[in-house]
Amino acid sequence: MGANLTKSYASAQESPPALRGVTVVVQPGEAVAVMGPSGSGKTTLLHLLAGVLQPDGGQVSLDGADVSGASDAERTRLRRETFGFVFQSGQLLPELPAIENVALPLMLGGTPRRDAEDRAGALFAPLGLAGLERRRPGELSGGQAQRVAIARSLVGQPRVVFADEPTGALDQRTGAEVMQHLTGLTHQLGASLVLVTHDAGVAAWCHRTITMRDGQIIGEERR
Ligand SMILES: Nc1ncnc2c1ncn2[C@@H]1O[C@H](COP(=O)(O)OP(=O)(O)OP(=O)(O)O)[C@@H](O)[C@H]1O
Repeated sequence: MGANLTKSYASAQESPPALRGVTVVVQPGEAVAVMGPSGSGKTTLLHLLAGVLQPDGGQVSLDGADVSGASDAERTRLRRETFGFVFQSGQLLPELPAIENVALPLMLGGTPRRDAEDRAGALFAPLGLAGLERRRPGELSGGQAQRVAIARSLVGQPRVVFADEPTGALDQRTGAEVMQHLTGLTHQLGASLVLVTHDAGVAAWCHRTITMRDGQIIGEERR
């Protein structure tokens, strides 16, 4: 989905480029982990693939369509309708019950509340969240809250889910549970997963791990 990507930040022109020619192909349904030391360019790569940032050179494409050449409005639409996002923590709205947090992206896209909540509710059981629909985020454990965030990332049936350190705030066992759900459900729904992590145990849940260093890919491992 990304070919020969380069990126420097305008505010850091004297520093080496954040990305120096990175090519990543992600298959439908495939889960890819991106690892590497701090500052190696992992988040920059994720943001380019997700259309959050524009590359200086190279191309991002999805099924042959050029994402990086699309207008701002088109990239915003892609991010809303074609991509899902999971972050480390703090992504749920504290005043809304879990089910409304999950339904929100659909409602913002114009789906009536009832349909949106029906589709949201269908994700609770597969994520081990049955019965927690009316709880607010503050009444959930960290692992439960991340599974609600996963449900929210998947409710719009995205083609690709981007996850930046999704287990970074969790202990190892809870993180493994969250990864089991994240990889299991994205695969089942036919979505690809691109995940940034520092944790080899987390990466091991993915089909493939890409290792970055100094803005380049220096290794790749398939499972
Ligand atoms: N907004 C920005 N402005 C200027 N430089 C940036 C910006 N974001 C990242 N960089 C620089 O780009 C390089 C790559 O950063 P990036 O955040 O992609 O690395 P990373 O591998 O995700 O790091 P970490 O594991 O610490 O999150 C680093 O040298 C970083 O300092």
